[in-house]
Amino acid sequence: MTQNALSNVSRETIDQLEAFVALIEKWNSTINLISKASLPHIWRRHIVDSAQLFELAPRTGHWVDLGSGGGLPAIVLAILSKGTGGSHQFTLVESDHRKSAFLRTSIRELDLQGRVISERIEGVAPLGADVLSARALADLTTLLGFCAHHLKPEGTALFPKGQNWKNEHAKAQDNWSYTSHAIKSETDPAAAVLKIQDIKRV
Ligand SMILES: C[S@@+](CC[C@H](N)C(=O)[O-])C[C@H]1O[C@@H](n2cnc3c(N)ncnc32)[C@H](O)[C@@H]1O
Repeated sequence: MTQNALSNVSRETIDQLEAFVALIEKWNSTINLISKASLPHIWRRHIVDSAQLFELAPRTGHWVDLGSGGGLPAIVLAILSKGTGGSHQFTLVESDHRKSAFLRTSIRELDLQGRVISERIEGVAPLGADVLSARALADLTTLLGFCAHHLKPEGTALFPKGQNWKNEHAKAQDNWSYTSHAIKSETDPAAAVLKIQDIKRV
């Protein structure tokens, strides 16, 4: 990759991302944050893949990331927001308590803005998100149900999706109407980031 989502970020932001990668590598020996097979490719497969969401979102507002796992994309986005003077408030929802401990440690050690809710998404009171993201969590139909509960009516959802995204999009039409843009992924030519707004149940 010559140009990518990290091409124009500052040295300080790269330092923070490197510190986050070091935390993932350290914790991954005891908790499965990312697959061992993907560790050697962590920058492209996980960090750039997460970072590409940042430019697609407004510069301010409440950003909710569901099923945050090892902090992808949420911790990467909080680092970029801090580095670019963005003013987001991040909420990370992750039901696994060990992963939540990792997320809280990352927020503290990297001096980021963000809170972690260690509960199942379905049991959390509506969060009123301006931006909602979720990576590798569920199919699009399920994610749109989460949006109905946690995203403001005028909010924006950002979902990185694999090569099956067109099928998920077609199936979701059975239950939902929405406007969507598919932005080609920087890290996988068959994948896309779906930017979704105006979500209504049909
Ligand atoms: C496949 S992992 C993806 C993690 C991360 N977003 C990534 O891209 O690497 C899905 C994560 O969502 C969490 N999760 C799954 N269902 C959930 C639910 N209903 N409520 C909260 N967290 C959930 C799991 O514990 C897991 O950490």
